[in-house]
Amino acid sequence: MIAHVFIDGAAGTTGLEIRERLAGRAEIEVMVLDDQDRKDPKKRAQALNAADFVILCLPDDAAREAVAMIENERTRVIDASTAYRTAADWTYGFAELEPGQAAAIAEAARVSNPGCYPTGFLALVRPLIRAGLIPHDFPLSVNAVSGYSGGGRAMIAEFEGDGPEATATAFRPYGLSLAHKHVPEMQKHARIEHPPIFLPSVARTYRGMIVEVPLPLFAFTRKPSVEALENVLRDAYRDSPVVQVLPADVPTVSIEENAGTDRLSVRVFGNDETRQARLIATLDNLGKGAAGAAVQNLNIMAGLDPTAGLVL
Ligand SMILES: NC(=O)C1=CN([C@@H]2O[C@H](COP(=O)(O)OP(=O)(O)OC[C@H]3O[C@@H](n4cnc5c(N)ncnc54)[C@H](OP(=O)(O)O)[C@@H]3O)[C@@H](O)[C@H]2O)C=CC1
Ligand SMILES: CC(=O)N[C@@H](CCC(=O)OP(=O)(O)O)C(=O)O
Repeated sequence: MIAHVFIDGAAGTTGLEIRERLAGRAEIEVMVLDDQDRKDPKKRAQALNAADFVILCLPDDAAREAVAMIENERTRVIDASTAYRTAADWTYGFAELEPGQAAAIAEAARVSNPGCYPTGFLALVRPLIRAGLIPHDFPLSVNAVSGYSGGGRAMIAEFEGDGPEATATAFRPYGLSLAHKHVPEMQKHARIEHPPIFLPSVARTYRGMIVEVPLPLFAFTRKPSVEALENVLRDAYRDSPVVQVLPADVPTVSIEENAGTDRLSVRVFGNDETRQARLIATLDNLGKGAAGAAVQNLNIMAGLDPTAGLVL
């Protein structure tokens, strides 16, 4: 059976990446609206209700509007925006996050695709919290740097254009009011008591990201070793073709490591004498951070090979 998939927002940064991954797949027929119709509410409503699956690659408000336009029970939704990532009646589309999460995604009618930063953060900490190595009430922090495509078309224009919006910066921290939209999502799905302190930044590179969590293990009740942390993460991702735990035997880690792929790599650096650890994830904000995860979720929901079309 062929799955009919409508991509709403197909001309945007994430939409284009999803189209690339779905191109040439015999089991999927992709529907997109052409340039003159893509913002026409009637045409969108028609397509949204004709599809078996819709993937929303839109700003939050337009995503909410699209969901409200769906009037039938059959159309299933994957939303790439922030709109529903903490909504109780949506399934969180991070297949590797919990045992049973992929099975929940397979059955779900509404799936919210994780944010790019939460993907790195949750991959690093959730198995350790579940295993009790990081206490639920520990005040975590997360440092991260993203390529500028993470800010969509507007930020790409800022870094690549020469108009009044253009910037010449190589690197800049942001989210300085400590109220970034990803924080509630991180807290909810990590299942922790306090919002993490989130320190995002953007660098002059198109795609890719590094997400880090520093851990003062000496301050934890169980004072786990660095090896114990790595073992828990290895066990959590043992069967995953997408998330890999790599040995921490490299002197440095680059933002380009997984750029252009749908992989997510995790490493546990640390010092057992000082009982300090530094968890580092690398991924592509447009790969596992957006389009790769959306395609993985679509595969799972449609009962197809979960990794079909992914760049691994
Ligand atoms: N970029 C990234 O790394 C990631 C992005 N996301 C999320 O994915 C979603 C899309 O982001 P991204 O692709 O970066 O953004 P872009 O700005 O690149 O693309 C958004 C697209 O949606 C279109 N659009 C806006 N309003 C409407 C509307 N009312 N009806 C139909 N189309 C509309 C825009 O058209 P126009 O430009 O003409 O207004 C544009 O083509 C966002 O919610 C973002 O948060 C998630 C993870 C990572
Ligand atoms: C560099 C940059 O600006 N990044 C975006 C996040 C991109 C992303 O993945 O988040 P959403 O899916 O929630 O949009 C930001 O910090 O808002």
